[in-house]
Amino acid sequence: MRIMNKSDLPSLKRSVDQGTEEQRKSVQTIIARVKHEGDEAVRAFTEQFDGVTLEDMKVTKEEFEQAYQSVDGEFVSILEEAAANIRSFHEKQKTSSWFDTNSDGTMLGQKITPIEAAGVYVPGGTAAYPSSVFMNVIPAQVAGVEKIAMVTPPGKDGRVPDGVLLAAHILGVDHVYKVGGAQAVAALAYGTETIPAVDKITGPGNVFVALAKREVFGDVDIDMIAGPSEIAVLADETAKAEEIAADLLSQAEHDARSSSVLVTTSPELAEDVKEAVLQQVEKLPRKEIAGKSVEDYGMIVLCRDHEEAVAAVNEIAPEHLEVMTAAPFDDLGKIKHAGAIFLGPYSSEPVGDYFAGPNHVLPTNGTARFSSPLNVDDFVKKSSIISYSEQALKTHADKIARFARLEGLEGHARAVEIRKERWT
Ligand SMILES: NC(=O)c1ccc[n+]([C@@H]2O[C@H](COP(=O)([O-])OP(=O)(O)OC[C@H]3O[C@@H](n4cnc5c(N)ncnc54)[C@H](O)[C@@H]3O)[C@@H](O)[C@H]2O)c1
Ligand SMILES: N[C@H](CO)Cc1c[nH]c[nH+]1
Ligand SMILES: [Zn+2]
Repeated sequence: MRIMNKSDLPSLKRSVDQGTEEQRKSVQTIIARVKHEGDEAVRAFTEQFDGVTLEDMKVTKEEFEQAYQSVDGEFVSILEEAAANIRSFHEKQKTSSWFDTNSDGTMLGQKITPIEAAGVYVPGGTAAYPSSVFMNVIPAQVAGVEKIAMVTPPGKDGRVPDGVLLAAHILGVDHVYKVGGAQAVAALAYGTETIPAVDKITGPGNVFVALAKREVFGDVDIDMIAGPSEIAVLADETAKAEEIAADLLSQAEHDARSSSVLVTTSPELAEDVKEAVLQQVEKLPRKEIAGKSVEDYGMIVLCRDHEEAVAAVNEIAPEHLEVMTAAPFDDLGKIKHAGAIFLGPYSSEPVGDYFAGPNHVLPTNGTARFSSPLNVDDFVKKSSIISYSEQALKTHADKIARFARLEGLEGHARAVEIRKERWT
């Protein structure tokens, strides 16, 4: 872990992986073929990239049942409790339609309508997290989305990991397709004989998934292009070095490109955390990933005073921020940019990844400056409602027509003025 000053921060800026020219071309070809050839292309690409010949693309009832049987009842109830917490948090995010009637009889409003169909991408391999199934599906369900389809690559054995199926089963999602990569994104965007077209695609994935989401954006909506996980810890001498080190490693373990940063004014704490990270990393089963990540992206920003430390956090705009200071709630008002803020020594980041309720799909790469966690609003859209009364049009028709002529739009002016015939 490198110790550095706040002035070194700009040199750490990372950008989202844009892929190579070759990868972009390959994704464009995959999308075009799936769009025109449907299931046949999906099967061909699954054979080529996943080494699996798909018989049934859709997960069967028996496969769900098998996944359910594979785990013990206690684990099922942990998942159910986590799902209930996540649901209850997202219920609070719901907004309602509103309608206002003015004294002249005009009614203006905003009507909220859930999107009709959402598609969730669940990555394969070691990143096939059941928790991410919850975090993508629950806000959609709370928003009122009626059709939810899930895609996820098949393992070498042609199966979807039990944990992912179990999470889908707990939420009542039974449209799960064993397809991954750009072909899955294309199938969700344009529909095939088997996979239904959706209006919005959410969920993380590798570079092929990210490039495909960028390509189809516009034809459908997408959530965001998620980068590798990040954590920043703002701590003073009251914090425990071992706990900070464990939390930094919790995100370093996700990916070789994950970023873990301690921001502090205490040189003693900096040295202790550095030491603790080196000791703890040795004991992590995913040491290969964690070890690399800590060397490459684990760092400590040593600040002159608390004000500079808060400014450093705002400059980083981390996906996750832990505040482990003497008075974390006093710092909350000063934090402007962070995807999720964990306050106090008991709010370790994994509490939020799995259980507390807030969403763990969060803005990365500094995008917390302008974007928010995945939430219920991502699955609804708003229509403006305008019902002008006769009295209102009488009062304002000339102003509107004049505004239209100022823009050179005579047709607009006349559309309003023709109604004056009703009262002349
Ligand atoms: N930010 C987050 O919250 C978060 C969470 C989980 C996972 N992730 C990311 O998801 C990714 C998971 O990656 P993964 O690869 O294990 O699973 P994945 O599901 O993202 O991708 C697997 C698919 O990629 C396609 N593919 C593989 N090689 C290809 C090639 N040469 N050309 C075209 N397509 C190809 C295959 O079709 C395969 O189905 C990681 O990058 C991880 O960091 C991020
Ligand atoms: N921390 C990850 C993204 O921020 C989410 C996750 C899933 N499982 C464990 N963690
Ligand atoms: Zn995590």
